[in-house]
Amino acid sequence: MARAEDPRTVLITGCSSGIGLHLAVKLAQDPQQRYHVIATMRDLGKKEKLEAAAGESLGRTLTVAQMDVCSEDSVSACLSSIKGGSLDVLVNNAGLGLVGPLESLNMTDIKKVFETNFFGVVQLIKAVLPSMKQRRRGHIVVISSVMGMQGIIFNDIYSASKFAIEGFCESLAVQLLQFNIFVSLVEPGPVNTEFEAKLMAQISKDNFPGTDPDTLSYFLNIYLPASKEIFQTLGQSPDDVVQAIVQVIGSTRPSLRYQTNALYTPLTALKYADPSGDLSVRTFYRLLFRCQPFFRFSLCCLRCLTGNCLRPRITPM
Ligand SMILES: NC(=O)C1=CN([C@@H]2O[C@H](COP(=O)(O)OP(=O)(O)OC[C@H]3O[C@@H](n4cnc5c(N)ncnc54)[C@H](OP(=O)(O)O)[C@@H]3O)[C@@H](O)[C@H]2O)C=CC1
Ligand SMILES: CC1=C(/C=C/C(C)=C/C=C/C(C)=C/C=O)C(C)(C)CCC1
Repeated sequence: MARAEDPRTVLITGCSSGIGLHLAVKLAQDPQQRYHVIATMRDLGKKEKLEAAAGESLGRTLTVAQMDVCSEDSVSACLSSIKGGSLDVLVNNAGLGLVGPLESLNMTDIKKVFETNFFGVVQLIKAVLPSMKQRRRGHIVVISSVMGMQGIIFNDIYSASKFAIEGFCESLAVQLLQFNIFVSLVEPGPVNTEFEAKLMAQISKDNFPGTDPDTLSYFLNIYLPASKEIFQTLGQSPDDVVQAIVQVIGSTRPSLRYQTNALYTPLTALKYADPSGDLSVRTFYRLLFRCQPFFRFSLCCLRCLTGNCLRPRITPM
């Protein structure tokens, strides 16, 4: 039987870089030592960065373990190696993006996004539920995205994978409350991690088969520069997001949804203002296809307002 003062065991997926890595270190270095962190990654060959950042917490409040969320064997081997077999908090962070005109994407890459961002999360939650239910305690945190609430042009598949996990969690949350298990979705906007560089690497290899010239030109000449600009001006650092997640984990009555970037709230608010969907679809259409000079001007203003004209961009860790 766990005592209230015992450190809570937190398992985090995808800790080789970005949000997962920063979160694992932050929790493991908690001044009140409230957490024991099991920081997992699919390729232990990448563990040096995490171990270096963990410093003295390594082996004390932080343990590194292998877990590929897409492999049932890997998930069950990792979970059965946990001392006492029980988790207090599960953070589903591992994920990947996919961007580009739909016609140019191949089904293997499309399925990989769902395998990771949706089925990977479902598999892990399914595996930890019996023990959490038996102990009548637990907190399941999922790193979703603003794109789990609002679709964004050329992110059709990624956004769909996050919508899927949002629907799954929203349904599950109700049933789990009677077991004192909370479900929380964290919804960041752009974050300066390796996520964007991985997307750019994927695009640079692509020759966009089957895409019409208008769409391709729009994607390459308007969307990509705008997206880059948005990451630079509105992008949060992983530490900003981690600060929000630490509060979510520390909460005694966690909510279902948390947006980490207030600048993105208007984006998701459009759909609530008009349930028909016309307001959001038409506003985006006008902004992106009918008012391009205004759109470019807004990005430019944003850059200056946020002081990014001079500031170098954050280097992902
Ligand atoms: N960065 C952003 O702008 C935003 C990110 N998010 C979400 O945040 C989460 C973390 O992303 P972020 O830190 O930014 O990006 P990173 O690319 O830095 O980190 C992603 C992590 O997921 C891991 N991963 C991918 N596939 C698997 C798998 N099958 N099993 C285990 N681990 C896997 C990666 O491991 P490996 O190194 O082996 O590839 C890596 O550790 C994702 O769910 C993402 O969708 C949400 C909103 C915005
Ligand atoms: C705000 C906005 C845009 C871009 C948003 C981007 C690029 C968001 C990225 C979010 C990420 C990376 C979430 C990860 O989960 C557009 C469509 C260019 C124009 C309309 C307003």
